[in-house]
This record gives sequence, C-alpha cells and structure tokens, in this order.
Amino acid sequence: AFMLSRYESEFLELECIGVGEFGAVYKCVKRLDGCLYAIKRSRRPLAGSTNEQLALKEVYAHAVLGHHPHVVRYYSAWAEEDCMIIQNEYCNGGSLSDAIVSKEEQGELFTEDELKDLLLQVSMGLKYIHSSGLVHLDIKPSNIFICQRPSTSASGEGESEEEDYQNASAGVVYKIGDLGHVNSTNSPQVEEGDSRFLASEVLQEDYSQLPKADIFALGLTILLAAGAPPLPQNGTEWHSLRNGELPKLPKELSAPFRGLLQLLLDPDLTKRPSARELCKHPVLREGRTG
Ligand SMILES: Cn1cc(CCO)c2c3c(c(-c4ccccc4Cl)cc21)C(=O)NC3=O
Repeated sequence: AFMLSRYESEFLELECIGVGEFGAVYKCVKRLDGCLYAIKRSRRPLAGSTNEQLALKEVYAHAVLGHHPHVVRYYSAWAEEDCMIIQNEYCNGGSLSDAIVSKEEQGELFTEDELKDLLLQVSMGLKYIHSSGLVHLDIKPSNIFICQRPSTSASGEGESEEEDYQNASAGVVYKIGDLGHVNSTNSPQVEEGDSRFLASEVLQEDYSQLPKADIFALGLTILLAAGAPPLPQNGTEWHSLRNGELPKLPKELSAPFRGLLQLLLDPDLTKRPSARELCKHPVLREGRTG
C-alpha cells in the first residue's frame, strides 16, 4: 500500500517467534525507544463477527488489567488495512511449553522447589486477574511466558514485594499471556480454551465458578512441568484425569505438594483452592525468605 503502515514505520521486525491459526507473532524493536516487543499480527476479523468480539475482548482485558509482574504487559493495539495488531511486552525466555520440552530433551526435570516457585508466581498472576473480575480460560504452558532476568544485585527501591523476591530467586519470572479467551467471571458466553486443560464443569456449561476452571488448568500445567506425559484431548484418559486419577510422574513429589496438586485437580470445584488461597499456602511459602 502506498501509505507506510504504523507497524512498518514504528517497528523493526527482527524475527517471527510464533505462527498459529490466529496469525503470527514477531519479535520487534520499536525505533523510538529501542526496546523489544512481541507483536501479534492477525487477519482483521469481519466487522461484527465473533472473531471480532474475541479480538476486542483480548484488548479490553489488557486495558482493564493494567500492570502486574505476572501478567504479560500490554502496550498498544491498532488495526491496519486488513490486520489487527497487538503490541505486548517481550518475554525473552520463551514459553513454559518450550522450557518443558528442553528439560525433556536434556533428560532434566524441574525440581520440586522450581515447581512451587512456578505455581506461586502463576497463582499471583491469576489472583490479580480474578480480583479484577476476569477469568483467563486458556491457562496452559504455551500461554505462560518466561522473563530470564539477569540476577540483579539489589532489587530496585520501590519495587512491589512480589517483584522484590523475584529478583532474589533464580531470576526466572513467569508471566501469564494470551488473553484471547478472557471473560468476565460471570459471563454466559464462554469461548472454551484448549480441551486438554478444560475443567469438566465448563464442558458441561456450568459457569458458576469460572475462576476454579483456571485453577484446574493450572494444576494440569504444573503436572506437565513435573514431567507428566502429554494430556489427552478426550476419551477415557480425559475423564480419569477429571476423576482425581493423576498420571504417574517420573519423579514422585513430596506428599504435601502432591496433595496440593490433587486439590487443584479435584473434580469438586469447591475443593479447589482459590488463587488467593494458593498465594499464601504454607506448602508454597515454606522455606521462603521474608
Ligand atoms: C509465540 N510467542 C513467543 C513469545 C516470546 C516468548 O519468549 C511470545 C510473546 C507473546 C505472545 C502473544 C500471545 C498472544 C497474544 C499476543 C502475543 Cl504478542 C506470543 C509469543 C507476548 O505477549 N509476549 C511474548 O513474549
């Protein structure tokens, strides 16, 4: 087109970092500030279509959510000729899904302390999302991004208590991304996420406690990080996972931690802890400094 698009004039595209049916994600440098951003470019949905509703929900969710250390930060979104563009924080450590694959390739496993750190950080992000009256509905390893923060000396003054101890730990920060399925907590029109992570009550269209569906998906996410085999999309295995039967893990977890995971995956959603309760759960807090 004769008019230089905002994308081309404002950004230098470095590499494509993801492709899906939604479109493609690029690692870009913003010419003005020299910072890196992750930019998703998707075909502009037909005006008034459900895809347009979904695209708008993602932007609304980011706008409502503001800033949190465990939610990928949103910067801008705009439409060009025939595509929708969203400019987010670039997380330089890949996704949790990439990390799980590379651990397997190296014949390594996340230690129990690393699993607890992961669970605590994502719980903090979920607590923030849920306290904003929203639910994510697509929690899974490929939607959790990693920021490898170089181990800073002292954490900067004025950082939140959560960010402070992040600096102290191995410097790995997990952030919840892809708000494409976000809904308000008591919304009737739910766009189901990945069936492998779907809680059975949502499949049965019981939307009474959607935050607990995020907790269920988080439980399966931790299970995968602990080395569980790939999740079934349907069938008897799908149902047994939702009857409290957990798969065998390559390395058994401690009884308290295994018990907590069992609770996250409890068929009875009222038994599953809320994100708020997870954030102060003794199993996740023991042995933490401060
Ligand atoms: C495939 N892919 C790889 C990455 C980099 C991980 O090191 C990535 C990011 C995002 C997203 C993303 C997801 C959903 C919507 C918009 C974006 Cl930019 C996708 C990403 C995002 O919002 N921030 C990212 O770093």
